[in-house]
Amino acid sequence: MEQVSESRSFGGRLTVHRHRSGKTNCEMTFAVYLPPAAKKGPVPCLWFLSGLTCTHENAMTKAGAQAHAARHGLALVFPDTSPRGEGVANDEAYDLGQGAGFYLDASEAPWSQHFAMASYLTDELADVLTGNFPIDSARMGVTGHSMGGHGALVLAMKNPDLFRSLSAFAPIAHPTKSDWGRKQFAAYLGTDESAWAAHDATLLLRERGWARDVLIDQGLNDEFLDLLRPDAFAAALVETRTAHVFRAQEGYDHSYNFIASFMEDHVRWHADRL
Ligand SMILES: N[C@@H](CCC(=O)N[C@@H](CSC=O)C(=O)NCC(=O)O)C(=O)O
Repeated sequence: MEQVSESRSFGGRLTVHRHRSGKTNCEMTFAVYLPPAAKKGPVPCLWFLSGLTCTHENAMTKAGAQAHAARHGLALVFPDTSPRGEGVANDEAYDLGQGAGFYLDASEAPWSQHFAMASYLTDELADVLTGNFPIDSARMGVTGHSMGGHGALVLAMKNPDLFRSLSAFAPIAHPTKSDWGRKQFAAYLGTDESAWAAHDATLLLRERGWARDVLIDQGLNDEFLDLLRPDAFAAALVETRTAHVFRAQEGYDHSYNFIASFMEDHVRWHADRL
């Protein structure tokens, strides 16, 4: 693993790393923030999964999580949103291909050669983190924004032993009924829609459930509300009697200004549970 950069931040360390992934068959980049408490021993860790068009860098520079993580003694990890590189399949549209991995393992060509973000994160990056950083493997939580909120909800429900706390910012919550989902699932998973349900947070909650609680923030002035379908996920939370805090935030849009405004609450949510 190669260290690309290192910066001091709120008394801790923000580093960027590149490594060869056996799951995505290419070089992957991620960032890690270690709080001052990590100097004394392993700390819990919050993963932040970013949205469409993002790299590891967007949340690292715009979400404002490091100050809160330093205070709560929480490490942060910012993975990339897809495999990347010249030999990696791509599309001209911003919402398919590089920067739009949708946190799943593609089964269809040409995507299946590299697009394996679900197993990259849960089977490979999780081990890279605990093997190379003072991070406690038994105390990890996950959050994310938009496509990354979809990733957080789906990956936590499928891996409750890995991710022990859960929240999301404006997640793509019902992708099988949205143009942020149907197009990508058809490309990555094929046109047989029966394979899609396992990647839809609303359907997965009804099918598999989430035994802990979940925090969701959603801006009411979000320009993508029709694509996100928070209404469907909120209904499923009530139907399945899942413990939750669902906050509809008046006036907030889909941007990192929204995320940064509520990041402190999300970091505290995870710190209290880890
Ligand atoms: N039309 C925009 C869409 C891209 C966009 O808004 N991306 C969001 C995530 S949307 C859901 O996953 C984002 O986080 N952008 C990066 C940022 O730093 O704000 C476009 O063409 O870019």
